[in-house]
Amino acid sequence: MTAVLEIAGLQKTYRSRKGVRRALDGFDMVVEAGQVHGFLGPNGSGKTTTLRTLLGLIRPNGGRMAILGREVPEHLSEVAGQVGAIVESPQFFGNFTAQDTLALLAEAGGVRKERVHAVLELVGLRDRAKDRVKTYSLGMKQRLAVASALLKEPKLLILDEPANGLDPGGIREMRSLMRNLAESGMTVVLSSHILGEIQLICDSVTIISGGRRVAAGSVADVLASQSSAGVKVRLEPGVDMRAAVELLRANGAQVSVEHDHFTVGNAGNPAQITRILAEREIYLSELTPMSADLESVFLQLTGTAPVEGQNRQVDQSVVSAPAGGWGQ
Ligand SMILES: Nc1ncnc2c1ncn2[C@@H]1O[C@H](COP(=O)(O)OP(=O)(O)OP(=O)(O)O)[C@@H](O)[C@H]1O
Repeated sequence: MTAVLEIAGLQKTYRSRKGVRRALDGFDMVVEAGQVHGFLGPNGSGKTTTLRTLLGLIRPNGGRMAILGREVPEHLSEVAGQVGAIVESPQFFGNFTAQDTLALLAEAGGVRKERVHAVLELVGLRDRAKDRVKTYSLGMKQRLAVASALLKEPKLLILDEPANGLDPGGIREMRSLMRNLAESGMTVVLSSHILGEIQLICDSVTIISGGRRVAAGSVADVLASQSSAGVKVRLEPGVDMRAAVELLRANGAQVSVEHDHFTVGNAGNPAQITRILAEREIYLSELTPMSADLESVFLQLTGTAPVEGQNRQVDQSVVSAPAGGWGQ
């Protein structure tokens, strides 16, 4: 596979009157050709800063970036024509139709006219192309924004939160649009907070926290590397769950209490749970491995942002809980 996007050791520090803020702290990211790649991270973790830096809108303090094999920002002008991006909500004239809007953008960008019809078809707006934009739903406006980014037939499409504010129908439409684009050979990078969506749409992901990469790889690998670490525990009826939870926590277990059971997030060796509880004559009625979804992996990985200068940046894949790392 070929990398369409490569970022290594990216650094960005914002300086303002309020002080100095390190937004990116040696961030790495690789996106292979033809993938739909999810870029995930909590609020303020550095996603927008990364995308804006990549597009030459912000100057980094260090590190290197390459798009389609060309170093940027030095050679951005050589590849800019092959990159479509929406990193800020685009504003459209409400009284223009989608067709007028795209025709204007095509003319300004030196794109041939026929492309307008092609992109309207691609984003599913052909039937509404002659209606004014002010009559569009948010989802349709988002698709018009994507259409504008597609005018120049980019090889790489970068979208910051494309599903933000959309209703379930709009999200579904955006999902099928992303998949269609990937099937046509385009590489798509999208940031999102909607992790269920990312899990459905994306082939691979990068998770950022505190300006550093904390996980990367195919969605399946990222999930698999976490799935063995968590277990669901149910106690015999009538047994005091609180006492069991306190006991396990005192031994270093990460316990979340649910209504009638609890989960242990870092159960690398589940036998420890049974041993610790049995020593106090507390017995289980259920011990089930939990299959991780992207949301639980994300919480596990980003719950505590890496402390600057202390945590080593995790390189490939995901940190998995060390087997038998607690309670011994
Ligand atoms: N212009 C700026 N001046 C100072 N600090 C900034 C500036 N832009 C961003 N930051 C800070 O840099 C950090 C990273 O912000 P960034 O917007 O890149 O995060 P994000 O992951 O995109 O967050 P969100 O999901 O909330 O958009 C945050 O702590 C933010 O407050």
